Amino acid sequence: MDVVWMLPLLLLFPLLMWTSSTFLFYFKKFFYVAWMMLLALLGIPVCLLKSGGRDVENMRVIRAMVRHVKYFFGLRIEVSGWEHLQTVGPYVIISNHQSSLDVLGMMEILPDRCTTIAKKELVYAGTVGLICWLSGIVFINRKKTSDAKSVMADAAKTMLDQQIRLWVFPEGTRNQNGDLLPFKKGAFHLAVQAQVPIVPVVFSSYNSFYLRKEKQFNSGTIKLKILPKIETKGMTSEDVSSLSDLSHSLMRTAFLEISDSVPQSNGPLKH
Ligand SMILES: CCCCCCCC/C=C\CCCCCCCC(=O)SCCNC(=O)CCNC(=O)[C@H](O)C(C)(C)COP(=O)(O)OP(=O)(O)OC[C@H]1O[C@@H](n2cnc3c(N)ncnc32)[C@H](O)[C@@H]1OP(=O)(O)O
Ligand SMILES: CCCCCCCC/C=C\CCCCCCCC(=O)OC[C@@H](O)COP(=O)(O)O
Repeated sequence: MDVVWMLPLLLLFPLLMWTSSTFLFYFKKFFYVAWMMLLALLGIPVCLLKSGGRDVENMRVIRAMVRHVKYFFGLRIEVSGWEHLQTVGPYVIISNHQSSLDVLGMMEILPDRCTTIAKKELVYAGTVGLICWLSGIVFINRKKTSDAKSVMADAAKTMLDQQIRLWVFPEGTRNQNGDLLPFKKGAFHLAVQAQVPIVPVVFSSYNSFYLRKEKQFNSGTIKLKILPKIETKGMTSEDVSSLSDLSHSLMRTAFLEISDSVPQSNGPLKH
């Protein structure tokens, strides 16, 4: 073929490759949301038949229905530290939060009678919002700290009365900057008020397979590391800051240890 014709083709090829991986990124994300919406639609009547309304036991339905979703995206989930979840009674799980994909890892390890704290906007997410409500998810308004605090104080009582475990994302928002954000205090006040242990859980960085800015969503491995519980018996609100600092440093160490330390899009990992 004429060299003159080769040139535009050579230029077109990377463009096509780029658009196809960008296309795949959006397609996979769209599929993820659509599939979860559909699963929730199917799960809602199951929840209603099983428990007739809002009940933490409905989390079992979500857990069972979400487990296969990882296979669509070629994601492997490797869990370590299972033994640290074998604690009797209520506790607070804290974990880092990178993306809505965290739900896949959560559902791999979610203990019985465990629900989560989420931003109130999630309740409006159609069928997903409804099944979250049915599963006892505690919704907070992050813009009104005083409201959020009183909802969480109620949650501390409910945890003890109904033997419920709560999963909180102490970063308070999604974050994929290759490190952990500073922690908000709510999770630690909650554990101290209820005098229950904290079980830290760390998700490895998704930057090896999922890059939001670069529009990359490939297959990959998520490592989930469950850390030993931290007791809070005898602690008071005075101890909350040091408890938060201790949890942050333990989790940050684990995060850097289990994440591939390839240079990240938002700057290199700080060791
Ligand atoms: C069939 C299948 C279908 C499939 C369907 C799939 C379904 C999926 C199912 C299930 C998975 C669900 C997954 C959901 C994921 C959602 C994740 C999210 O939404 S993450 C965002 C929301 N979560 C948080 O924000 C929590 C963490 N945040 C906190 O705990 C904050 O602390 C908060 C909101 C309570 C307050 O935030 P501040 O921004 O005001 O910051 P601060 O510094 O923490 O607090 C200010 C002062 O108030 C005190 N304070 C905080 N909490 C307190 C408390 N409870 N009592 C007393 N003082 C408290 C603090 O000590 C601080 O005071 P001093 O600076 O220390 O003097
Ligand atoms: C305004 C509507 C809320 C958005 C919901 C979009 C539709 C979700 C439908 C299917 C996705 C599957 C389950 C997702 C559940 C997890 C939701 C989530 O991860 O919320 C993000 C929130 O943690 C942090 O939000 P910001 O980063 O502070 O913003």
